[in-house]
Order: sequence, then C-alpha cells, then structure tokens
Amino acid sequence: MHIVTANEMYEMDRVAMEKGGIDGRILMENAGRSITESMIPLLAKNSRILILVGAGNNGGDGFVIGRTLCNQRFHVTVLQLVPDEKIRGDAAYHKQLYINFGGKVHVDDQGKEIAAFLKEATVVIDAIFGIGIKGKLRPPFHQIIEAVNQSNTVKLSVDIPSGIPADEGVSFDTGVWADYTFVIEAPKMSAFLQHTAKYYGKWEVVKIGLPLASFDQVTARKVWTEEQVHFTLPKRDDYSHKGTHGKGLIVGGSREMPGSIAMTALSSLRSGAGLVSVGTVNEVIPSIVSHCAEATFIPLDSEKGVITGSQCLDYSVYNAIAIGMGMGRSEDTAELTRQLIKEANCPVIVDADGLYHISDDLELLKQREFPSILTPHPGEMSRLTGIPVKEIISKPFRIAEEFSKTYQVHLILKGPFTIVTDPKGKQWVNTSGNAGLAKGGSGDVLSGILLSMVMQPQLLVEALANGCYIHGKAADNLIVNKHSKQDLLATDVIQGLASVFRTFS
Ligand SMILES: NC(=O)C1=CN([C@@H]2O[C@H](COP(=O)(O)OP(=O)(O)OC[C@H]3O[C@@H](n4cnc5c(N)ncnc54)[C@H](OP(=O)(O)O)[C@@H]3O)[C@@H](O)[C@H]2O)[C@@H](O)CC1
Ligand SMILES: [K+]
Repeated sequence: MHIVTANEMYEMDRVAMEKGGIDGRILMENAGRSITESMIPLLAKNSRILILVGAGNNGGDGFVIGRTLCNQRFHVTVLQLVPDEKIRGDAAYHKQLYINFGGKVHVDDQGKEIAAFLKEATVVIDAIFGIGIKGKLRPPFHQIIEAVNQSNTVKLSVDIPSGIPADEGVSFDTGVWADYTFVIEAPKMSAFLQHTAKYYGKWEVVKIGLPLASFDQVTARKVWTEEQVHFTLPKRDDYSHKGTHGKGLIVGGSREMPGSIAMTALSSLRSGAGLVSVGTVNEVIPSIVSHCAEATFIPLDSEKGVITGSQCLDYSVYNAIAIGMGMGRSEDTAELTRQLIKEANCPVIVDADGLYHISDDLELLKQREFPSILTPHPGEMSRLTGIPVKEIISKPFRIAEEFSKTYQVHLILKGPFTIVTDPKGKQWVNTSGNAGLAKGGSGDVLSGILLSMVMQPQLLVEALANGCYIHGKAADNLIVNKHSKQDLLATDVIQGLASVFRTFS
C-alpha cells in the first residue's frame, strides 16, 4: 500500500486521465460509488444523513454519494457550503446528476444554518475539503468544522478529514474528528503523522480504478503490511544449525545500566539468532547470565563499571553487531563506538548511547562499506540532525529521507508510526504497536530483534521492516488479554515474541 502526498495523488490522477485516457467524471463516479458501498454497513435505514459539500472535487464526490444513497432510499440532505458559482467542472456535472435524480441542494455559504441542519442529522458525510486545502481556513469554515465536531453525529470523512492537510510539515487550524475516513486509492502522509493521524478515526482505502503500476513511479513510500511479513519473513529450515542463523555481537552495558543489554541479548535469541555474544564490563556479566543463559560473553576493559576506550576485538567473526545499549556517554565509550564503526566489516546497528556518540562524527558513516543501521527516537534524531524534536515529529518523512541519503544509512525513526528508510530514500511505515511500548527498554528489545533479523536470509530492508512489525505485533497481542497498555513491560514483549513467530512459521 503506497503512501502519497497531495502532489503525488494529483500526479496519479493526471497519469490516469492523460495516459490512461480515463475521464475525470468517471473517476469521481467511481470514488463516490466505492465510498458509498463501504459506508453502507455503517448506516441504518432510518439514519438521517447530512452531506456537507465544499467547492472542490471532494464536494463532487459528496454529490455522487448523495445520488447513490438516495437511489437506495436513504434519507439524505445535501448542504452546499459555497455559492453555486463555486461548483465547477466535474463537481458541477455530478451536482446536476444528483438534481436530475431528484436530489435537493440547500445552499448555506455563510455557515448560518449549519447548527440547525446538524441538529436534525444522525450521520454527517464530510465532503467539505479534500487534498486541495491550502493555508488558513477562510471564514466560515473554522466555525463549520467546530460545529460538526461538537454535534452528536457519526462523522464519515471522504478521502481525508476536512481541514487536515495531506502532507507533512503543514500547519492547520482545525479538522473534522472523523469516526471513519474513506481514503481514495492511497493513504495520505498525514494518516501516519502523530499530530494528524488521530483525526482520521478508523480508515480504509477505496479503489477508484487508478493504474496501480504507476504508483511505483510516483512515490517511494509504502506501508509495511502483515501480508508482506507473511511473504518475506524466512521460515526456519528444518536442517539448519546455529551457524545458519548468524552470530551476533552486542556491545554495551555498564554497572549502572545492566538491564538494557540483557534485554537486547535475550530478544535477539528469542528472534532466532543462532549465537549471541555480549561484549560488556565484567561485573554485569552475572546479572545478564541470570536472564539469558544462552549468551556468551567477552569481558571488556573497564573502569568503575564503564567500558574503557577501544578494545582488541575481532569483528570479522560476526554476521552483525549492535552497539550502544546501556553503554554510558563517557569519552571512552565514544572512542569504542568510533572504532567499531570504522572496523566492523558487517552490518552495524547503532542505538541509544551509540547514537549519542556518533552525532558529532556522522562523516564516519559515509566511509563504511557495510550497512549502518541507526535506530533513533525523535529526541535522538534531533541530536543527530540539530533539528528540534517538534519539527522532526511534524515532517519525519522528509527529514529521515534526507538524513539516510546524506549519510548512506538505513534509518529506523521510531515512533507511533516507525519509518524505515534505506540509503536511496525509499520508505516503509510500520503500523503495528501501541502506547504500551512507550517505556524504557522498548528500544533495547527492538535492537535485539533487528540484530537477529539482519542475520536471517532476507533483504536488509525487509529484515528491518519485519523486525519493527514483529516488535509492535508482540505488544499488540499482549494487550489483547494478558496485559494492558499501562502495565506492559519491555521484558513482557520479549516473552510475547513467541505468539508472533508462531503466526508466521
Ligand atoms: N484521483 C483522485 O485522487 C481523485 C480525487 N477526487 C477527489 O478530489 C479531491 C481533491 O479535489 P480538489 O483538488 O478540488 O481539492 P478539494 O480539497 O476538494 O477542494 C479544494 C477547495 O477548497 C477551497 N479551499 C482551499 N483551501 C481553503 C481554505 N483554507 N479555506 C477555504 N477554502 C479553501 C478551494 O477553493 P478556492 O480557494 O479555489 O476558492 C478549493 O475549491 C480529493 O480529495 C478527492 O476527494 C475524486 O473526485 C476523483 C479522483
Ligand atoms: K473530506
């Protein structure tokens, strides 16, 4: 499933019309008809349906929906929120069809009657604005949208909740708080941004007949779906041995933070790694063993419970390495991080304190011949880039793409919608997971899963996207009956991995 900006959607529209030869009025008919079909299960025969129509093609979809519902004997009222002369082109054509079929249009371009109409309605179909909204809402639309939000109605949005921009990095006044949104052809970027996603309510994609193959030329952004996990996650070969599933090294830990690295080691083994070695300070080894008897250890030189400087490690025997968890932020651990990134001739996952250390030395990454995988949350991303957290949250796709291309890294920007970006800027969004993961230790568990995934026979980006999916899905399964979002701990997620792997084996 592709994710689009407004311009990418308009480009798809253009391709369909100019290259495919399909008429815009047919696309609008398809949109309105498909949305109606998807909406009908949510409607009762006695629903009093109010369709709010704006000036653009989103409003045009509203007229098609009005005609289709009227034709099925639903009780429909269309309220046009702009003067007649604003309804043009394909929308005007479909308005006329709606009228020809016996529909009535009420015009209220001042927003004076909206309250009275809302009072009579049980369902609002929001076809005020689609992806064409620009700038601050002009009067009376702010007031109209607020009235819709305060009304005691079920709110069904067409394509996008009106008022919400399709793209990232765009400020907005207000938007319809939809119960459901029927997204045309492809979800828009704002469905995956934490400050706008909540306006969509539940959403589903409706197809209107755009040429599917063209999406790949228009956008390099996709949702990583459960179907893709089924398709790409390698099955464990019955005749494999521990060497087949990779030997991973985890470097980190300190006397003050022994837990992080223990969780990374355990989650890595629970995710299928053949062998895991932990390079850490001597004094934390017994506590890690008590959680994870299967790991082996490399005691590193240390002082006062913290790793001291570069170490004599043979990186060549590992298939992948993870560094940073619970390591501390001393100059000594910074030196070790730099050394490992320079010398390791296998994929390296850099997390937590490892990210802190490289933020002043990002050029190092450009020199690596093997993949570098960085796993920041927005705070760490802010440190890596010097961009404020608020801006990272507002336009994560663009910032992640620029960073990955510049430093030639695979970036996993963590959040409610974790984005995996490859060095060419291609992106996959993970949609599993819940707020129970917003806790210390979640990142350590994810690093362990990723370490294991990158050592299994699958493409690197698939390994990373699958790792994010599995992590989130384990948490989703756990809150269904055993835990809640409140009490869920990172260690529970490790225990929950079994439920996910069983589904895919
Ligand atoms: N292939 C597809 O994807 C298909 C897409 N389709 C549908 O088309 C939709 C996109 O249509 P669109 O381009 O006409 O934009 P849309 O949002 O309906 O209208 C914008 C209108 O709002 C107005 N306006 C703007 N900003 C404003 C503001 N701040 N405050 C107040 N007013 C403001 C602006 O008015 P103006 O500024 O021009 O006076 C303009 O007229 C898309 O979402 C989907 O539903 C389907 O029909 C078929 C195929
Ligand atoms: K809308």
